[in-house]
Amino acid sequence: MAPIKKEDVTVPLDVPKAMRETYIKNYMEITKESGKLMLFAGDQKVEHLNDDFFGPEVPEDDADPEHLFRIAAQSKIGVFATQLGLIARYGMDYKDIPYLVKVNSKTNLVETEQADPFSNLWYDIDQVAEFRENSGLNILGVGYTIYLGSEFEAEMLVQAAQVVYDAHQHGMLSVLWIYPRGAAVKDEKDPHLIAGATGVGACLGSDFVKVNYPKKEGEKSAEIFKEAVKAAGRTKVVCAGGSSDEAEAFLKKLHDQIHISGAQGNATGRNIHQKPLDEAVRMCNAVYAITVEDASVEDALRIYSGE
Ligand SMILES: O=P(O)(O)OC[C@H]1O[C@](O)(COP(=O)(O)O)[C@@H](O)[C@@H]1O
Repeated sequence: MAPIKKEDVTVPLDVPKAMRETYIKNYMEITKESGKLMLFAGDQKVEHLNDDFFGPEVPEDDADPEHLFRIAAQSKIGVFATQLGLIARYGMDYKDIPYLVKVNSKTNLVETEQADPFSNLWYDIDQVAEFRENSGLNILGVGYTIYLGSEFEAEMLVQAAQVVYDAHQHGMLSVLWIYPRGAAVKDEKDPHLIAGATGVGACLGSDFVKVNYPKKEGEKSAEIFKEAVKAAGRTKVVCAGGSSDEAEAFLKKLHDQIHISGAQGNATGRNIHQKPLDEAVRMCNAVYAITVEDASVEDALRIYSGE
């Protein structure tokens, strides 16, 4: 895959003139000059509490939050996404990781106890920029989750709009996680609804929008996902990884998302970190190879098996 050039980066017009170069530099860096995003998702310690990190199916390495930083430091990634507090606690030992600060989060208890989720803002973007300055860490962007269809949708849309706008004021990139969810949502994985979600991401001006892979009885997900990629227009679509799957099936799905549906990257968490360190690093590199290096599923499997 030919690397993209600085001139290929479309800078949105809410980026101030003085910040255009920073935005372009961050864009080139986060996509490793491929235009595609390999996002290693490590925000689940809040999103799923300790469910993803401890249990009979989860290797011991994953019980320690530092596992996420070890993987991010030793693997090829575009960016590692997690909460600011965790980055502040470990960043001094992991200065070379490219970071994305997830500025809102909520636990999965919220969904069990109430049908309509609300994920409130933890930090405003000026604080993230201040943290970038004070820590000297390589913070390339910010992330925010919206639950479309929730009775709190209006609040989250306002916060997301501010997050994207303010990130651009500082030359940082934005990734919106957009999940239709709540009492009003009958089928979270409905392809037409997912396409609605990516269109909302476009209207919020986000650089990337991360959605769940659609599912419909009798249809091929890779085909029905095309509607969402089209609806997003200039906002690039990436797909959530989902719960841990068998390696070949997972890598094949990712390859299809990129090469059939037209997705521009991935956002993968559990399929990477729910493995002992060495295997997690190999999986991360395999995911990177498909996303950024245009590798085939076979090549990626060879990377994963350490050949
Ligand atoms: O690859 P994974 O583990 O699904 O992670 C991708 C993303 O999905 C989440 O797990 C949230 O998804 P859900 O709310 O659907 O559980 C995020 O925490 C994470 O960033």
